Amino acid sequence: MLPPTSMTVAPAENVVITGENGSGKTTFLRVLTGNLTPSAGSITLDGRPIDERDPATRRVIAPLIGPVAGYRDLTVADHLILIDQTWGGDRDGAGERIATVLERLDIMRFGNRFLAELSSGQRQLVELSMVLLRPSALLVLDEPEQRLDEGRRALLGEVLRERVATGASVVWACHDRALAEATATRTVHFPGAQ
Ligand SMILES: Nc1ncnc2c1ncn2[C@@H]1O[C@H](COP(=O)(O)OP(=O)(O)OP(=O)(O)O)[C@@H](O)[C@H]1O
Repeated sequence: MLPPTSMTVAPAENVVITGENGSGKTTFLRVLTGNLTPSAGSITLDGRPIDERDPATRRVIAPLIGPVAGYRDLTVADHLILIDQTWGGDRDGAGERIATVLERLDIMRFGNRFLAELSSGQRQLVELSMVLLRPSALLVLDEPEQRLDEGRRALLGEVLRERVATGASVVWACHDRALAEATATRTVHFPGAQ
């Protein structure tokens, strides 16, 4: 399901994976986050094996791959508080951290909505806010531009560039060539459907 792949990601890299449908991008990202064990080869994080069940892996890598499960009767802000506190945020600062990420994605007005009350693009932005809020050194995103309009895609590019400017890295699959070219520090192309 994966073409032969060898890659090292350094701090402050923004690596975009491109390739046609079925070329193995999602599979690669799942291997990268320790969600899927490769049948051959290995993947390490600072020299240690990657395993999503290992808290050391999860402290570093924040994935957004596939749909995020949510609670029917929790608002967007409730979900974000849950994530913030799970990742050890101090209670007093939670409101400000959550407001910062919601404002950056221009979705402050959705804080009091339930997830089911969002359009698909709005939900995508909310799911992005969830992964951005969480502390991480490596963001792994599967086609985060999907369902976003042109303006929001540009905003996504800016947000990812800002994240990389802090020294964090991003590895993401993207079908939007212009966005990839405007955002990536490196592009890796998967050759064809597997
Ligand atoms: N759960 C699965 N079981 C069996 N085969 C799978 C599974 N998920 C993906 N595949 C196969 O693995 C190959 C790579 O799929 P993958 O989802 O990684 O592609 P992709 O590059 O992310 O595609 P897309 O651009 O459509 O999202 C494809 O041939 C696909 O059919």
